[in-house]
Amino acid sequence: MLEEVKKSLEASPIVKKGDYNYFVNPISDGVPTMKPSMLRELANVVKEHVDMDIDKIVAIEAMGIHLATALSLATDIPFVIIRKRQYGLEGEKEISQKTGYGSSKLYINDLKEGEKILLIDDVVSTGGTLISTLNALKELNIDIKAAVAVIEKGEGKKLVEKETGIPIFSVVKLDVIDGKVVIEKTIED
Ligand SMILES: O=P(O)(O)OC[C@H]1O[C@H](OP(=O)(O)OP(=O)(O)O)[C@H](O)[C@@H]1O
Ligand code: HPA
Repeated sequence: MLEEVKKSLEASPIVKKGDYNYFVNPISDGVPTMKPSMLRELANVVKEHVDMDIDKIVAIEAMGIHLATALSLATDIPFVIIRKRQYGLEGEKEISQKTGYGSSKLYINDLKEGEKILLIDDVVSTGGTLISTLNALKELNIDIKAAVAVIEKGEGKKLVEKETGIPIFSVVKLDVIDGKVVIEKTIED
């Protein structure tokens, strides 16, 4: 299990975004091409390890979307996307998101107070995205049953947990060392 995921991550090209070492992988970028077997395996790992007694899966645009779709098809649980586009719908909540290489706005729609959710994204790195998103969901009184970042890069996950009080489930922990992805551990180790 997870052999395909590990191999794919270790083969990731690294590109510079300013000083930031950005790995490029099908899970986090859809580039190079994603194999259905790998996507299915990730959905199954999440389904097996995380409490799926939830009303909705919530994805963060863009690279949470394919993961939420796969998980939705594997569980029959509906999903909604926190978009980078503003709709101006009633109840829409704006979030400011900051990563290690950029910033943008995100918009929460169609989540109700007390709704039980699982939040999913591809990567937690500095933790900026998850901290602002989870805190905004808490302000809306959403019942966050689980938060998933499939890939944990560096030490940002601990910061998210400290700042939000919400445990983050990740499948693979990695870092970029000397221009290469090094896998530190997986959920199976
Ligand atoms: O922990 P952080 O440092 O915040 O990094 C993680 C975030 O960075 C990426 O998003 P990005 O804004 O690049 O958008 P994308 O999903 O559209 O590629 C990734 O999809 C996470 O949302
Ligand atoms: O290095 C990265 N690669 C892909 N997605 C990311 N999101 C945050 N950091 C990264």
